[in-house]
Amino acid sequence: MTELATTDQAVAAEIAAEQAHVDKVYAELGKAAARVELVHAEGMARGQTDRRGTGDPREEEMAGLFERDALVYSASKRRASLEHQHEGLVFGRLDLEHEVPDEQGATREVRYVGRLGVRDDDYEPLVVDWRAPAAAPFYRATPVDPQGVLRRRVLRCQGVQVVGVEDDLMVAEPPEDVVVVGDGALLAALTRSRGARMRDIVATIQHHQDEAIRAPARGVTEITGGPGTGKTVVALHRAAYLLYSDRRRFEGGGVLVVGPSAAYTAYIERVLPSLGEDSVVLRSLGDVLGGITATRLDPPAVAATKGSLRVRRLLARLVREPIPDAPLQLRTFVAGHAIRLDAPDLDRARAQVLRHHHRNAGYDAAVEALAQLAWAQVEHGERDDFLDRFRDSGDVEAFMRHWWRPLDPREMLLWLADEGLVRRLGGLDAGAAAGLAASYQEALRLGTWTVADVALVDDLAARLGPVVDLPSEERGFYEIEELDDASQYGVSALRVGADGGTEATGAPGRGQRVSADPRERLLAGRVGESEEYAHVLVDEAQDLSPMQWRMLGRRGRWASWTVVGDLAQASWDDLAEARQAREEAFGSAPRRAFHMDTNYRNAREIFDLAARLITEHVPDADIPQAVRETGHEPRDVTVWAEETPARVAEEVAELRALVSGAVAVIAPWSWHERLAPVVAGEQVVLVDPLSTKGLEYDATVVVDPDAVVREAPGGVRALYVVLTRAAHRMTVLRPEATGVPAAL
Ligand SMILES: Nc1ncnc2c1ncn2[C@@H]1O[C@H](COP(=O)(O)OP(=O)(O)OP(=O)(O)O)[C@@H](O)[C@H]1O
Repeated sequence: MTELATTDQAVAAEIAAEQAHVDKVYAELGKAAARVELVHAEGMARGQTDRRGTGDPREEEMAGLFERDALVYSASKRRASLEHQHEGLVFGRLDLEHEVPDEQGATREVRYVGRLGVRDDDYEPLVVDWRAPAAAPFYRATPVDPQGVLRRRVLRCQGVQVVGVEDDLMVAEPPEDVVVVGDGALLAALTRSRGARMRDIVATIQHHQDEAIRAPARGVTEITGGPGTGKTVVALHRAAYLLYSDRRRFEGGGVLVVGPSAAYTAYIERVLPSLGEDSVVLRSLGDVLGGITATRLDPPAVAATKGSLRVRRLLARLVREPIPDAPLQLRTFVAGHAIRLDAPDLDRARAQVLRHHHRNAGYDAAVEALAQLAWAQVEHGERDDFLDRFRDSGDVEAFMRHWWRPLDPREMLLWLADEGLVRRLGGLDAGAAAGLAASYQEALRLGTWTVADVALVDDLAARLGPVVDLPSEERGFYEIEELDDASQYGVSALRVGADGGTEATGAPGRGQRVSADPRERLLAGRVGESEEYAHVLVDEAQDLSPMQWRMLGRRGRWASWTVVGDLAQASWDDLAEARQAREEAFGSAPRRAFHMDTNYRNAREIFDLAARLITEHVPDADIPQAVRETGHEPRDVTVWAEETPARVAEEVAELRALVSGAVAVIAPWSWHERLAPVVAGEQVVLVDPLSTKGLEYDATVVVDPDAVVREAPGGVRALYVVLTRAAHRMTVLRPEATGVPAAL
């Protein structure tokens, strides 16, 4: 018999032994699903018994059984989704040697580790949840510090089938019955194709990653490291760990995960469900605030204006502005006296109210301020009687409905389409003011918001207070009369909504229909209130603008934080200002930092090219060690500009033949129209540089690196991001007309 055959046989025997255990686990889950119905019914009956207070001696026993089966039942429900992803429920095994024998006198123990914990009828663990303390040695044991582990084994499963095992030995001289097979699980995991979605790494979490995952919840946990070092995946496992370790606090209080783009949230969305957690809220920066969803990006200069704290001063002044189409004068008769309040009076009243009230909460105070000003004109007769009559006046109420109507923060932001107003508000230089106004003219043309707008809407929402409809019973004869005559105040677009409430100018009803009118689309639905969370996890944190930090700060006032980033990949330029806003968001909470220094994504050959580029421009960049070599250098080719689309098609075809999994063509926007027709097919995507943040592919074709540097925010750092997306193969195409960047 050949040595190989012997090895094959040995592997087959090991797989068969593991299969027997895995079968037992699934059988237990199957039994539980049937049994739980029964136990549930008994549990209900027990609840009734409890209420009668009979003190049935079997109750405690029943409770234990019920809780166990309820757990196993929820596990069995998750089984379907786990199988669907072809990821095994059981993925690890530890063979331990204890110094102290157990009750039966045994020193050896076999412990299985899985995505969730399962026990048998005797309450003996068949599988330990990967987050339980008993599973920690699976991630922490090393040959230097084996923690009682003889052998760590990773089981590779497809659904219920064990298809392979990979062992790591922790002791130099294992007992004879401890067979060792495979080349190590990590390398096997890194070599396989990536696909379009991120997978969990629960079977191969490394020691230093485990430390970050299991770090205490309190305060701020920062995870830094270069590209591909597992920051994102570690942070997601940490979220799963926190939910496990203190479910009441984190499931009840909520965990918010924020990433840069919708593509990013789609990319990571499977990781937590595959770990059995589906209560986490995933949001991109463009949809943190309910009622507004943005994917469009501003040109870099405008994004810089909108993201900077300078814009706060402008917004603070904006909320004090009169409504552009509001009446400029109140003329009426109260108690037989002619009252006339002109623009300066109205301005004074508004300023006075806003000193003490959010604008949307200031209606009553505003009536009061006007009443006082009106009384100052009269000063004759019974004061209290006059004030009462003023408050009850139909004319005043009709006036108020235009002059102090509830304001939607999105509507207010659109006022900035008026460049004159932006300049008057001050705080920006002429170029920035023009850029800001132009961006809202563009929004009104397209009917879509930009990602940077969301933080501004959130800021205005906090300043304005929630939009509260005026109570419908207050709408009466006078309002209808005044609505007929609204033109006297220059009010053109006020109207009564389908639900009877008076709506903001141009806003559609609550039906959320998609309107053909861009302005209506911008104002569709309602802006949600800021929700608070118990834990906020921020990925690609280096890219957040100060205004975005403030937006997240409002959601994490009482939260603990996990913050993930790499400064060398930043596209936000004013890092000092961002750091200040970030510190304000965290407050005085204690900090703890973890640094990741191994690149698990890129083949060394690919990462070397990217590292050369970034160290030339950012000498102190955080450069990790790539662990894997493929022997294939990235291709770096100069092509004629007009031939580029055809060359892209060829390169894609070649890469698809070489790798299985996802291929991306990463090109600046200026190329997309020309490339779209040639980039087609399953598992091939055309993406712009910014949208690749946080993502990875099996292979990439990078088009026109010079244009990436020129056009993308962050310049050379954006190119560094682009060059570190490929796991296995990469081709760089440089259209001739653009020249060659010296750094590559
Ligand atoms: N212990 C591990 N076992 C298997 N795969 C791993 C491990 N750690 C990281 N990886 C893989 O390495 C790749 C990169 O991880 P991830 O995207 O989390 O890195 P990152 O540091 O967030 O990268 P970037 O900053 O470039 O966005 C992913 O495919 C991830 O699954």
